[in-house]
Amino acid sequence: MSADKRIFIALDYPTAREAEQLLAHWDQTSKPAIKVGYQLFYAVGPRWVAERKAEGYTVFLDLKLHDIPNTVANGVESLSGLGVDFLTIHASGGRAMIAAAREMAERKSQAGKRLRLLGVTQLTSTDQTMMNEEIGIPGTVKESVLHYTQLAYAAGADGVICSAHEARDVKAHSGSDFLAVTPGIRPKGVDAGDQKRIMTPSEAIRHGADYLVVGRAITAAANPKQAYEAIVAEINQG
Ligand SMILES: O=C(O)c1cc(=O)[nH]c(=O)n1[C@@H]1O[C@H](COP(=O)(O)O)[C@@H](O)[C@H]1O
Repeated sequence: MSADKRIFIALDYPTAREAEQLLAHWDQTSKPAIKVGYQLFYAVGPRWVAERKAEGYTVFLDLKLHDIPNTVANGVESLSGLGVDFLTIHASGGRAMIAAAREMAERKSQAGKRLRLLGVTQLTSTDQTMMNEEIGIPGTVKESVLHYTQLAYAAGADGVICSAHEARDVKAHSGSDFLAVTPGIRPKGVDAGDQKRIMTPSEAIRHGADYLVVGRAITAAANPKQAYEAIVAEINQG
């Protein structure tokens, strides 16, 4: 897979106009893969997302579903109609919830194409102290991520969201096609901000990440296209 196909730009913007301004840096033949999270989705709604799919973007919808199995399956039913490529659900929702999401995604597949489900494990803004003392999960972050990985894999998810620090072990504890998708990406010199488990783009790929999610390192850069291309070049060199 070419380096640019492995990067999802997190379009964390409050309006369609700002998201479209970012996308206008690319021409029609070199569209980047995009991630749409709460901020943009709640502001622009599903139609904007369906329009980007119709234009040919690879779209990762990051709505982190987490509820009883029936409710999550119903959410997947509605979202499947958008034709998006990936959707996040919380692995901590449990086996029945993940399995219900998978079953609905299969039922709603169109022309052999199914929405792929990524289980969120431990957020990249979580460190061990926070996980142990605030969330109340004992052990190391890696142990918890691998526990959720095995749960998500067995229940029918297509991959997990983890930090690059766990990507190699995630791959070793699941199937060869099971995806490790890693946010918390920080090129050298970029501020970590609220992220705790970070890695540079080339290190993340070396550690086994299939896809990188990159937000502010691109969207807050003075020249976002240049920042994106520097990440592509770093991956190609690394
Ligand atoms: O599900 C996600 O995409 C996600 C999971 C996670 O554990 N950590 C995480 O940062 N994200 C998302 O990845 C993006 C990271 O943004 P930056 O920190 O700006 O690169 C944001 O859109 C987050 O919502």
